[in-house]
Amino acid sequence: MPSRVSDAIKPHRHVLDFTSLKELPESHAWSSLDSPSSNNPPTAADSSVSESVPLIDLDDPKAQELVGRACKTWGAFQVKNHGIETSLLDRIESTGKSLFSLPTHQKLKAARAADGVSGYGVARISSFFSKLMWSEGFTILEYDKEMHKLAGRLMGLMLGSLGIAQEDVDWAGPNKEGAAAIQLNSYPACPDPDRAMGLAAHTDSTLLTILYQNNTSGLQVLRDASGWVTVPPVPGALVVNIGDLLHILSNGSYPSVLHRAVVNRTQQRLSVAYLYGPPSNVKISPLSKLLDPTHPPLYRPVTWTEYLGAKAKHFNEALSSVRLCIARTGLVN
Ligand SMILES: C=C1C[C@]23C[C@@]1(O)CC[C@H]2[C@@]12CCC[C@@](C)(C(=O)O1)[C@H]2[C@@H]3C(=O)O
Ligand SMILES: O=C(O)CCC(=O)C(=O)O
Ligand SMILES: [Fe+2]
Repeated sequence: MPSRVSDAIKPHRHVLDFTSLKELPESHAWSSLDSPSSNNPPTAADSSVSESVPLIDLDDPKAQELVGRACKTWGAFQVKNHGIETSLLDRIESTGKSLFSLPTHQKLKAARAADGVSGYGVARISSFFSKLMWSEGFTILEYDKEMHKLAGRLMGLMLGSLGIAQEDVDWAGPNKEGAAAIQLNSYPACPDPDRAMGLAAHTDSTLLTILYQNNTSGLQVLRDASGWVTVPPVPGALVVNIGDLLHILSNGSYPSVLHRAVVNRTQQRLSVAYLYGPPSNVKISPLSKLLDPTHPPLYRPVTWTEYLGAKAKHFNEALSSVRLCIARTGLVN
């Protein structure tokens, strides 16, 4: 077992053997000075908010309307009666736990290549920050039938709430192939949680993300009027986040949600994100039915792959990087 911090950090990949540390290494200690202003670490004041993201019963006849309202006002909601068996979620959780509890040298055998998408490592967004995050992750490119079905159903509700039939969007109809990645996140118990950041504030590049969190809270979403709001784990429920591609598709009506994960002193937290996007060759642009002379398109067409490139370059400015400027004389890019 490593006795010093320098032994615990694998220098080439910044991967930490978290279990061996009794105090927070400087490399992982966040302060408002070394984080971008919108990414300040959690403060005690943030958790005093009483409002919570909506919990929607997908069997409710009003589900579509409730989803539409939640997309407009929160950019996130939780769903129950979603059709995913609890046993599948339990299996994902225990597989995740076993993977993360492997010795570091074994996990590193599956290390994500510098330019790769899948594999084990620190959060991809780490390069945008001078401090490291208190988490580790596995990204798996996988098509899972059950989650794919739920993602398609949620897309149908979201499009329906915008007045658009799912069948009218070529690539989004039933039985069409969306693309997806699964991200397993582990946030080990942390000796100094107030100075550490599990996963820094970001939006997902997806259409939507379906997140399973174990019974330990840590996910927070930013709500303008209330600041950071904790999304409490609800047994059996799944969290749905609006991603940047739905923001573009809805021409900004359904804004992507800024969210982050904070850590705690006593319990490991595990989350599994199902990151759902369009087929890779499809250009996403504002839906034509939502446009008219008073509502011009705000974003240029972009594929998911192109957008991930923009995200890797501009991080949280990626959306602005594909935004069209509206000049007095018309639209210019
Ligand atoms: C499909 C993807 C979305 C993602 C980048 C990735 O290629 C695989 C990992 C995803 C993830 C999960 C944690 C947060 C996030 C910002 C990151 O760094 O990796 C997202 C990426 C994203 O949505 O941009
Ligand atoms: O762990 C969490 O609650 C958030 C994970 C997340 O935002 C992601 O994987 O994109
Ligand atoms: Fe996320």
